[in-house]
This record gives sequence, C-alpha cells and structure tokens, in this order.
Amino acid sequence: MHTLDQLRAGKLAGTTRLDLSEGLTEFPTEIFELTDTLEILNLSGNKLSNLPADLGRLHQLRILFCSDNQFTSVPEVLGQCPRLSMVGFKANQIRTLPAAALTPALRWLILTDNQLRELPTELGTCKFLQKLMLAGNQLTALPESMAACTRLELVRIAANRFTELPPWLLSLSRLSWLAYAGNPFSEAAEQLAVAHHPIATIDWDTLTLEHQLGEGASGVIYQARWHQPVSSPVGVAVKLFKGAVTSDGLPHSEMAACISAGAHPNLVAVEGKVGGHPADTEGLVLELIEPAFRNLASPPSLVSCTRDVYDSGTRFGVEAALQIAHGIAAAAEHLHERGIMHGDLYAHNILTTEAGASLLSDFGAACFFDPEALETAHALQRLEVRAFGCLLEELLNHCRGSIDALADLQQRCVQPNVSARPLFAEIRHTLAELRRLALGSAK
Ligand SMILES: Nc1ncnc2c1ncn2[C@@H]1O[C@H](COP(=O)(O)OP(=O)(O)OP(=O)(O)O)[C@@H](O)[C@H]1O
Repeated sequence: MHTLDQLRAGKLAGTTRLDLSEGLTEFPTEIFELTDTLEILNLSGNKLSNLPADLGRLHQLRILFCSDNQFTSVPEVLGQCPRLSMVGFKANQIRTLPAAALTPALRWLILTDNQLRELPTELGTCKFLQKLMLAGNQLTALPESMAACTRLELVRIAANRFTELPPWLLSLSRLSWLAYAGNPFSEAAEQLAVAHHPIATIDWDTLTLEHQLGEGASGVIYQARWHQPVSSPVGVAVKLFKGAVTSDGLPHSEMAACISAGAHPNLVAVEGKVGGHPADTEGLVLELIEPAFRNLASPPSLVSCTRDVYDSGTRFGVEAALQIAHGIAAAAEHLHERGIMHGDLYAHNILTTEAGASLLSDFGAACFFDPEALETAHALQRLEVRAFGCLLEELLNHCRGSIDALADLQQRCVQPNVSARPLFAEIRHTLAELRRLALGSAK
C-alpha cells in the first residue's frame, strides 16, 4: 500500500502499480505524473464516486480496481483507456453500466455486490471477455448478444433475480466455471436437495472452539472439540459463516451444497450444522482435515486470469497424477448425481497429500440442478467437465512421465463441441482403467 504523501513527494515516480486507500473523496491529480508507467491502479477502499474526464491520459493502464467505494455508475471515461483489460468495482452502489465504459480489451469484469438491474447489449462486443463476476446484483437476464462472447470461461451470476438460466450460456464452448445459486429459477432445486438430506443439528454448547484454522471469503474456520454424550470429545473443524454475499454467491447456498453433497471419500465430511449460536450465526461442523493435506495450487493471478498458479517445482509421478484425477472425477460424479455442480472445480480447491489422497473442497460457488431434467443437467455437467479438462492439462504439464491416454481424455474433456464431452461416470471409469494399467506396468 502506498500513501498520498509518497505520491506528492514524487517518491513513486516510475512505478507500474499504485495502491492508495486513504478515504479519498476525489481522484488525486498527482496520479497523472505516473502516466508513462502506471499499469495497475488500485483505489479500493476509498469514498470515490467518479473518475476524472481525462483518465485516458493514463495510456498504459491495464488494470483498475475501485472496490468498496461510492460509485453509482461505472464511469464512461474507462472507455478511453484502450489497454484496460481488467476492471473491478466490487461493493459499490452501481446501478448502471454504460456501454461507453466498455473497453475493447476487456477481459475480466468484476461488478460483484452492486445494484445492477440490466446490462448493455454492447457487452456482446467484448470479444476478449473471459471472466465475468456479477454475483449479488438485481439482474433478471444477460443480454443475448453475449452469446458472441465465446472466450468466456468463468461466469458468476449467483444471488441475482434470474427467472431462468440464459440457455445460450450452456453452449459457450469455453465456459468451465459457472455459479448461479440464489436466483429464483434455482430455488426449487436447492430446497429439494436440502430436503432430501436431513442433517444433525449440533448444539453450540457441545462445541469448544480452539484456535482459528483459516478464513475464506464466506466464513472463518476454527479447530474445535465436540463433546458428545457417550464418547470422549472429538476434534472437528467449525466453519462460522459471515452471511454476506461473496464473489461466488451466498453462504446459504454454500451450506446447502455442503450438506446435500453427502458422504464421499474425496469430499470433506459434514458432521452437522451448528444450532443455538448466541448471535444466531450459521455454521457447519466438519471433519478436521489432516495437516498433511496441501492445496494443489494457488488461485489465478492477474496475469493467468482463469488458470491456477503452481509452485515452480511442482512435479507429479504418473501414479499420483492418475490418483488425484481419479479421486476428483469420483467426487464430481457423486455431486452431479445429487444435482450439484461444484462451480469452482480448480486445483486451488483441491487438497492433496504426498501419498496421493485428494479432497475437493470449497462449495462457495456450488449450484443446484434437477438431475432428471436431462438436457440441462448434462449441459451443466459437461461445462464442469471442461474445468476438469483444465485440471488434467495442468496435471499433465507437471507430470514426470507422459501418458498418451490421459492426454486423449484431456482433449475430449475440453473439446469445443460441448455435447461431445464425456460425463464424469465415463471419465472416472477411464481413469480407473488407466490406473490399473499403470499399476500393472509398474510391477
Ligand atoms: N475441515 C477443515 N479442517 C481443517 N482446516 C480447514 C478445514 N476447512 C477449512 N480449513 C482451513 O481454513 C481455510 C479457509 O477455508 P474455507 O473453506 O473457508 O475457505 P477457502 O476455500 O480456502 O477460501 P474461499 O472460500 O475464500 O475460496 C482453508 O484454507 C484451510 O486452511
């Protein structure tokens, strides 16, 4: 984080990235002293409601963040920054996205947690659009012109007012990560899934919270001891939800998905939901994940956009790669059978051990569908199969040996013809066979 004083004293000359959060009510004109170098401007956490009319002077600007400010409209002046490819206005009070604000280079647009009711038709001309974050608005539809946004890979429309899933979304050939829970059209499927999976209520008084294990966008996780009447206390993890909308959707939908997912060796087991919390906070009691588990990768960077980032030294043996792939395919198949799409099937949401055990976690983007409405169900499943294909590509890229049959499967999972992609039952079966062959040849 930089300071206005540093900027005014000329100490930031030549910088390519500027981060200022000081309760600013106006755009500091001194920023224009950085016109020749400034590529990333982060003005999140201020009190801004507009940007200067000559913003286009920042001709190198590629990335602009203005989260947690007081904008009511996305400034039209953004359209004058030709290189601007990433725009973030999360948690403002935005009601309008003017067509003039759209830049030709737009690749990543974040308007999570605003008050948008409609979007301009011109969004369909943003042919480089790859990642679109619209959770927590009041949208009822997306412009049909967006069917031309064929580079879209990740779309968040959870917690809006959609009465149907835009049908053209399901034929976008690269779409891999979709979150739509918390809309009127998906409510019935969510309620049905929860009704089919009653869960124990664990009284808050039977839990002793110990230290914090971690914190995600949707909640805080604590290690705890669960005192049961007949046995000695067991170690568990307790996730207490924050309640607010996240970039993936509503915590309520995350809870519903965790609960209705049911038990599977490649998912984190849910013991029950917390009852009787003194502040009425919602929470889940989860199996404690062993410390030997590590995230397979880190979330995408500003550069990688939709793809995870791996540690430079990451290398898998053939058997480990197949074992991880098989475990995650089995988990995804299990979820799909129950009418749940994970929505965020990514290596950064997969935990693995050196021995090759794997867990698919983070249900923050999960959505529900009717598994018996086959056409939509299969289209959604095949969308998530592309996400799995991306994971397979990454496993192959970091694999010590080559596996031609795995490369073939990967290609089938990401093929542009969505309806020709295999479903997870077939993928899991193929991977089981490949594991058997690999084990056989290792003997
Ligand atoms: N059951 C568990 N046992 C042990 N540690 C856990 C458990 N669940 C979560 N954690 C720890 O808490 C952290 C936050 O978990 P959480 O699932 O809320 O968020 P996340 O998925 O990492 O983040 P986000 O939801 O923002 O993508 C994890 O990274 C992990 O370190």
